[in-house]
Amino acid sequence: MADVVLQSITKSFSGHRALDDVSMTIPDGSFVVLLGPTGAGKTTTLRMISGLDHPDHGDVFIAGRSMKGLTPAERNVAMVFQQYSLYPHLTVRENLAFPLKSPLLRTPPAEIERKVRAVAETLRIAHKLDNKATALSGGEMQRVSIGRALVRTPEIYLMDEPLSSLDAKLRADLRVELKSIQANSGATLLYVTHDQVEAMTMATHIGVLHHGRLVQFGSPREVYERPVSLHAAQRLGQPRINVLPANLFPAAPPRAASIGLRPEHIRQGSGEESLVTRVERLGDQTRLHLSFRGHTIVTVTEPHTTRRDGEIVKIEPVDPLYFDADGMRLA
Ligand SMILES: Nc1ncnc2c1ncn2[C@@H]1O[C@H](COP(=O)(O)OP(=O)(O)OP(=O)(O)O)[C@@H](O)[C@H]1O
Repeated sequence: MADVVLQSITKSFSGHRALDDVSMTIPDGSFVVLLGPTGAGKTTTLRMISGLDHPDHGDVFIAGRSMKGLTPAERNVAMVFQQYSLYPHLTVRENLAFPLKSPLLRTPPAEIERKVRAVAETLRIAHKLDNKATALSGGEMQRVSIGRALVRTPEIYLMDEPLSSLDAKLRADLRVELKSIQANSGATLLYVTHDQVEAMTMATHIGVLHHGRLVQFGSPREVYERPVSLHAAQRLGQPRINVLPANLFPAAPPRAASIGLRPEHIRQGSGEESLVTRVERLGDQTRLHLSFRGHTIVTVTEPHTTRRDGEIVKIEPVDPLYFDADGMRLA
C-alpha cells in the first residue's frame, strides 16, 4: 500500500465550494476517518482520490505519483459505498470474484478462489458463497460489498459510511472486524462516517472537515482532548460537549467567549449550585441533565446514582476548554 497525498484540492459545484484548499497526507497503513456534518465535503474528498471526480485545482498523489488524468481503474483504489452495489443475478462467490477478473489484473483462477474464500471467511459469509446476492439479508449484502473491496490489494480502500445502513449489533461486529482486518493487513483506509464511536474506535487519525476545509487532522485523542475549535470539539464525545458563556463561571481567561465542558470537566459536589432536571439511564451510562443559571448542562454520573429530579447538585469546572468569539480554542 502507499501514502496518499492531497495537495491543495479545490472543487466547486455551480459556484459552491465543496472543497476549499484541502491538503492532507494519509500515511501508509493508517486508518483515517473523515468527520463532518452533512455537506462538509467528505464524499467529494473520496471521489477526488478515486478518480470518480476531478479537482478544479490541486492534485492527488498515490505512492508519490500524480493521479492527474488517470481513470478510477488506473488508480488502483477500492471503494465501498453506503448502499450495496452487488450484481443481483450473480452468486456471492461470483460477486466477490468479479473485481479480480478485471483484464488488468490477470489473476489465475486458483488464486481467485483462494482469495474469495479467505475474504468470505473473514467476513463470515463463507456458508453463503453459492447463494444469489438477492437471497441475502441487508447485513450479509453489505458484508459482500465490503468483501468485494477486500479481495483486492489496492493502494487505498475508500469507504463511504459502509456500516450506516446496518443494525446496531451488526455495525458493532463489523466495526471490530474491519479494524482488525486493517490492523493485520497493514492496509491504508480512508473512511467517512457520521458515527463518532466508529471514529474513536477505528481511526489512527481523524480529519475534521467544515464547509469544505480541513480544520483539524490528528489522533482521535488529540482531536477529543485538544480540539482546535468549537466545531471540532462538537464532533466527538457523548454526551456532546456543553458550550456556555465563559463568564458563567469564575476564572475565565481574557478573550474567552465560551467555556466547553465535557463530563470529565465537571466536578460534582463542590462549586456552584445547579438543579437536576432529569436523570437519564441509558444502561451503559447514566446522564444528569442540569439547569444552571438558565442554561442546560448534560453530564454523566455513576450508573446506580440515587439522584432525582429537583435535587440540587454543586458543580465546578475542572480544566475546561475555552474558546474565543470566533470559536477557536484558546491554548
Ligand atoms: N455532483 C454534485 N453536484 C452539485 N453539488 C454537489 C455535487 N456533489 C457534491 N455537491 C455539493 O458539495 C458539497 C459537499 O458535498 P459532499 O457530498 O462531499 O458532502 P458530505 O460531507 O459527504 O455530506 P454527507 O454527509 O451528507 O454525505 C455539498 O454542498 C453538496 O451539495
